[in-house]
Amino acid sequence: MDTIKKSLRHTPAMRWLMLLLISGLTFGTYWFQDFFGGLKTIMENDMGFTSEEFGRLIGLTTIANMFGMIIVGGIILDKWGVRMAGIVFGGIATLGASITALASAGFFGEDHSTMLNMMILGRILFGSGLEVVCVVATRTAVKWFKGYELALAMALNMGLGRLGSAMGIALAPDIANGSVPSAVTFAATLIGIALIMFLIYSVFDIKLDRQEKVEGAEEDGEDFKFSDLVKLITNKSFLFIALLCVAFYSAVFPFIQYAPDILINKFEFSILLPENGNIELFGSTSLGNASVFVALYIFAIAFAAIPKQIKNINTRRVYMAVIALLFAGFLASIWDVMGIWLQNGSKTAALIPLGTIIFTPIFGSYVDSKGKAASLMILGALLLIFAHVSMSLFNYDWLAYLGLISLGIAFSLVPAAMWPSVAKIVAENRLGTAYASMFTIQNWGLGLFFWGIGAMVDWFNPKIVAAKQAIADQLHAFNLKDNTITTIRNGLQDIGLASGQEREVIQEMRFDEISTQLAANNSPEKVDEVMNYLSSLGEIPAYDYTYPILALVGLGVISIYLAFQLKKADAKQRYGLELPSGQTPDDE
Ligand SMILES: NCCCC[C@H](N)C(=O)NCC(=O)O
Repeated sequence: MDTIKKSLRHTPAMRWLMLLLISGLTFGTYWFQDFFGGLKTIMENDMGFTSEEFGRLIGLTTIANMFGMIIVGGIILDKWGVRMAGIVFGGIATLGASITALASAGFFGEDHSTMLNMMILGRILFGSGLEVVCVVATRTAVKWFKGYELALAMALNMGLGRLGSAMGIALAPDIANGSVPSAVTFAATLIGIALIMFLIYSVFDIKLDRQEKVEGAEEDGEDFKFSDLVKLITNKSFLFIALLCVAFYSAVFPFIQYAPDILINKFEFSILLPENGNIELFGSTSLGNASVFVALYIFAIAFAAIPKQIKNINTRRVYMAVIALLFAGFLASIWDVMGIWLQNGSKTAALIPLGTIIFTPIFGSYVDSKGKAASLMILGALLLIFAHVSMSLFNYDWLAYLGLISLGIAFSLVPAAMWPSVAKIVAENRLGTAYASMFTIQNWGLGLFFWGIGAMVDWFNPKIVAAKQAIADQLHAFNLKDNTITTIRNGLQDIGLASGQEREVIQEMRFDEISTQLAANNSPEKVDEVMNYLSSLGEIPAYDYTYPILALVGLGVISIYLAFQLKKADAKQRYGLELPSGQTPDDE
């Protein structure tokens, strides 16, 4: 007993400190993965990106993982342990993020193709580290928390990842303030800070390894084996759940990346927040807006993950009542601002990953106690179809909100049912191989749809793409800082009078009205500001997203088919996916 007390991980404060140090990588990499979603419009206006180029940048992030990086990372993780794997893959992600940031600032050259290609190179490197780093964080949590609050630690770590996604999407436009490199540099710095936190963690990890050797404890880990892979893919239930993972996540992650742009173009949500939509903290609106997300994360964890730790029912009730009161007070204090946020593209889109922080642990508990995992995956696929149909075929704001809520629930439901089901289908010593192969094929789907949606937007909107580019090019040629509103007005009129595709789209511009309003708007100095202003007047036409989102409906239909097949296969193979945790069909 004395020996156990001496090990670092047996001290609660130490465990939570370690979780904080390692979760930085989850938070930072999820932020960097998703924050470009909030910048798409600025990237088009300021850097001349097309939607296809935006999609290529995001899609190619997955390429190393498509070709086995997760498997290689898993083998390295098994051989070198969490410390070395975290430093190496965290280092690769940091290097990649830094190259992307430098490229966006024109460090490697200011012409469009150099910037784009170097940003892509950076993202490929970043993507090479991304998935392995997430596995490292999970494994490290297991190392410190096994026998203690492991489920809570995992929920907090995963929740911090989702918080990173949400904050990245929501705050990137505030941080960029019309200049993409600022937001990219900020996101890259976050991963750099996370890597430093992981280096600090490594010192404690060395100490723990020394102490645990004394105790004779061993790190658990399942090596990747190709022989296991062959056995897995001949198992029908595994095959269906792996394909469901590809189809489902390909309909969710890429959608989230484009969600701000969809809300802006299709439902006329705002690109930037008006002044009264910001929350100020210590004189900074970015800090103030960020604090709302941190507070929502804390409430989500307080509602969904902490109550399970309170054994006494009365204490739990009092705890829930106090949290509910505090939450009501918090909501009341930000009510007006929330109304404005729910009309803003990136702030609203960010609520999808944020919502999962509260719903995933709740659905997880349901699956544990009641089972029905296969049926819940069918329900999740149905909600996915409803979400995408409501946002592709219809144009009502209220339906879009309902669609977003359905998507948030599906995005909580399916992971909560899917990942524990894999553990029922696959023997424990093959779980590492199972997750690595599932994430590998998942990256094929993600790469295809990240890129494909952008390509489809350009494909279905050729005139709008041409018109937007003509206006942005003209505004860039003006050098706005030294220019007068009259020059802008004349320039815009020139485009309006031009022949070609763009003329058909922008010939209706109300030039005099625009110039008067721009002048009243303190003569904006940035192309992005003028473009946003023209968009808000309805002068710049919006992309039609109907077909790109309909492609995601197709993925929903495939998901529902696979979920039914999974349920059928499970009934034959008797893994007990419909039963509560710990029960098998033989117990009945
Ligand atoms: N945006 C981070 C990429 C990690 C994704 C990972 N392959 C995954 O699917 N995790 C499960 C989840 O529900 O996020």
